[in-house]
Amino acid sequence: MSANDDRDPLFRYDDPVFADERLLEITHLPGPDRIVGRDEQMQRVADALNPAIFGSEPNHLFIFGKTGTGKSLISRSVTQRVITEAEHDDITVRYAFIDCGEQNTEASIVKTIAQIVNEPDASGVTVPDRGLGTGDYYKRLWQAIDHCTDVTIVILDEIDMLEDDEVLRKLSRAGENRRISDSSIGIIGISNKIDFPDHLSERVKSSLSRDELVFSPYDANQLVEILEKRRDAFHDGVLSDDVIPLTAALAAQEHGDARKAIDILRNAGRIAKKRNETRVTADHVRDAKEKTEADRFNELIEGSPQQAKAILYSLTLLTENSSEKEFPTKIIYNQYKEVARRLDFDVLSERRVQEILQEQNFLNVIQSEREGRGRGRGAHAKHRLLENPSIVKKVLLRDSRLAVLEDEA
Ligand SMILES: Nc1ncnc2c1ncn2[C@@H]1O[C@H](COP(=O)(O)OP(=O)(O)OP(=O)(O)O)[C@@H](O)[C@H]1O
Repeated sequence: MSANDDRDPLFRYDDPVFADERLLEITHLPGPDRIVGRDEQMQRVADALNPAIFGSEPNHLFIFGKTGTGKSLISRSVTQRVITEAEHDDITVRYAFIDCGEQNTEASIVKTIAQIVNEPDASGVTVPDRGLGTGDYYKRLWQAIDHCTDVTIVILDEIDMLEDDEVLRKLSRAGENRRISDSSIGIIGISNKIDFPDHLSERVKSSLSRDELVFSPYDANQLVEILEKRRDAFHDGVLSDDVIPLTAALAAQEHGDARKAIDILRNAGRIAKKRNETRVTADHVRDAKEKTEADRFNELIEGSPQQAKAILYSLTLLTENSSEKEFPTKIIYNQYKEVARRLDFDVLSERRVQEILQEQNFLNVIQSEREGRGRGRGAHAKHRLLENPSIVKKVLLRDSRLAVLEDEA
């Protein structure tokens, strides 16, 4: 009798495809031996953080680069190594990783850092989820930092999404202004907008001295190497020979994006598994690419109101039916009026449609440019979709209110 005979036959207990799927999770932090082609950047981050090993203040650092170029990975990996190294000398380094896309107000950022760093027994304070004003959260943060750490490293991912950059000034000046006395703070800001520092307020610009570092996209060979080092996520012999090169080539098409490469590989495995197949093939990879792009786009527009989806749908129709890629607000508005009527939606004003287009620009769903030069605002902007229209359409039609458009089409 096998060990599984007494298990409930309703469930599966073996996984014929994956040996360890967690290796392909985006939040998984791979060991240094699995990191490819980033030695120079790792050294630069290590140089900035080096003083922390001795309990001194690290240099602040801004990292720029397109999505999936390893900015978060290298920041977290080097910070982890700093923590381990500092422990040898009984120095306590802690780090808080904040996604400013999700938490963009000063109060929520300060609260989250305090909650991560704080140990109530050591600091004598608690950090409640709600009920305190920003000033009180700062006070508790300073207490937590002083009593629980020697150095706190704050990693602010998507730093360009910050509602107000005052938090940068306060964190970077905390020692100088004697908010904290026994401890120090280092900031790593991550962004895919290289012009982000130009948008900082003058107060922050002058107070936050920092190093800057740019991560370039990977080439297809580097992506192959990154994926090869995660091959053990699958059982031996499951991946056909062409799977990794094809995945890398597809992910390198726009820019060499390791996040996309890993997502496609994982989705290919999941698709094979769902179809009860024990080998992952090129066909699975092609289907996985489409699924990955649709999921990503879905993430971007998930919280958008249905009116915004109707506007995007209008831009998609225009893109599909024309050799042009960019359309002025006015043309999109005319198309939108027709779509809104078909959907039985109230028709918004042109001004409101323009505002929604601007918001979608901010979410990186579309790109808006003024006629002439520069990022676009106002009535004279032109807008274009940043994703393949067939994928956008598919995702938009997942919304039950918009699905009727498919039947009509
Ligand atoms: N050099 C590398 N070696 C191994 N894996 C990598 C490398 N660069 C990135 N990855 C993997 O690719 C995925 C995306 O990386 P990461 O999140 O660091 O990118 P990012 O530049 O911060 O992107 P985003 O701007 O979208 O947050 C992660 O799973 C990460 O482990």
